Amino acid sequence: MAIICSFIWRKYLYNPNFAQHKLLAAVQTLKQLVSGELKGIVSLKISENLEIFPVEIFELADTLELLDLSSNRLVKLPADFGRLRNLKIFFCSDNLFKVLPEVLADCPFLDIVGFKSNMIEFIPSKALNINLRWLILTNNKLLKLPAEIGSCVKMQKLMLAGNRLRDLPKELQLCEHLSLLRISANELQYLPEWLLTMNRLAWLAFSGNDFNRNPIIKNIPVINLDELQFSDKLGEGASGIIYKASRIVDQVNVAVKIFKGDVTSDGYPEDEMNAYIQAGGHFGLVNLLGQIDAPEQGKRGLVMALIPSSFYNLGRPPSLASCTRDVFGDDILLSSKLLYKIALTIASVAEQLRSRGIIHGDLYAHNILIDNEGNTLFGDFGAASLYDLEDDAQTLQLEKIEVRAYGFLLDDLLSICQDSEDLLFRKEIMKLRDNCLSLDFSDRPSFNEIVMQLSHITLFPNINS
Ligand SMILES: Nc1ncnc2c1ncn2[C@@H]1O[C@H](COP(=O)(O)OP(=O)(O)OP(=O)(O)O)[C@@H](O)[C@H]1O
Repeated sequence: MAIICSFIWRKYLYNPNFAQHKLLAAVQTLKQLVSGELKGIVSLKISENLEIFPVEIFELADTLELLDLSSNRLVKLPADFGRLRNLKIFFCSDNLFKVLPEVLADCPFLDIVGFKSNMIEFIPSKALNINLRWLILTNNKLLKLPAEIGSCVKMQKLMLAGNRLRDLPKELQLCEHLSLLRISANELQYLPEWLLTMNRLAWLAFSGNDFNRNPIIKNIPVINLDELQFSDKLGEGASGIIYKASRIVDQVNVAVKIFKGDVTSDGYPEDEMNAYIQAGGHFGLVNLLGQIDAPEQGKRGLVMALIPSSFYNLGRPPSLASCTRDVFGDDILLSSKLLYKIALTIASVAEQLRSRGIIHGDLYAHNILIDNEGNTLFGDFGAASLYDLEDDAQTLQLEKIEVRAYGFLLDDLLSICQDSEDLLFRKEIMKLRDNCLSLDFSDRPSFNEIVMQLSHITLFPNINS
């Protein structure tokens, strides 16, 4: 059993084609742990309302690399936690911690730590393991981020949405590999200028702070719940549940997203609604038909066109190994023509968002749906933030940050496009990718320039055919 688990875990950790949720699906029991039957295991997940850290876990120290103690009632870790010397990943979400444990720094290989939805008010500077590359502290009560965050120079992904931060320490700039930052749903007074000059940042969410709290935008039709006939559940995201429904007046089938109301790892649902409404119509966006505003029933939502079943996700969310980069199954292969259509559509949507003062914040292949013709829909406004277009300097920097995310998308598209024809086209796209990813902001084109450059590529005969 232990050998099988060990094999499965390694397969998931090191094969970027496997998303993390598959890895985390296996749950073991305290009984199994205490009986010794888990000896040699690499990954352990126990969720049984534990109030005390089970000391038997130390017997797994020779092999244990992933420990998930989420959804328990823990308030502290043992002082000798560092005995888990092979631990790389520790999840402890939905517990009762008030302080981020200092002992996290004692595990020499620990680089992914998640304490989502605890009650953490304080991070002792010693708790920040300098190896961290992915830290999740979403939905806590943090008032302050210690200056020592700057020692975490390997940090790539920092999730701080849903706290009470009023400012950010300027030492965060020292985390020069920071690529993805979530600071939505806090109490920030302003967006620091230095943050927007961090040249590896590509995915940034900052909606719902004191400096940019926005009421719900109401310039689309309000549709009452009794105007719709609900049928199947179509899916569920972090922020809401999507149902299929039929408009009673004309029997047109639509999709309705009913928001759950809680803060997500990307921010508040109302900011997602606002960004989607503000985005307006575009052939690369799912058409928004109206909003549900039924506070007396505790329901807020959006009514959208129903996405045809011929569409599928272009990519899958990052794995534990890939951290900030999407992963792709072996089943997805693009022709140059499809690559071109996707790249142009997304650049065109991103340009429209920019012109309306929106940074999407999550420009990823896993948020893009395509069909076999290359028709492309860009979705998920969960991490989107609105900004003030009158602030020219900020507008420019925010666009350049999103352009870097677009550069990674081009890189992904190239990796799944093995067309050996159209080498000239491929070279052009590679050049565009490199400019979008440049660490020198001034090399990065604007989305408008990207659209123009791509439009010129249509001169190549094979692409237009
Ligand atoms: N307009 C639509 N038509 C048909 N199905 C939809 C529509 N919108 C969403 N869905 C379905 O609902 C699922 C959840 O969508 P949603 O946009 O809430 O979340 P997500 O972007 O997939 O996830 P998350 O927000 O957690 O990143 C989708 O994966 C899709 O299957």
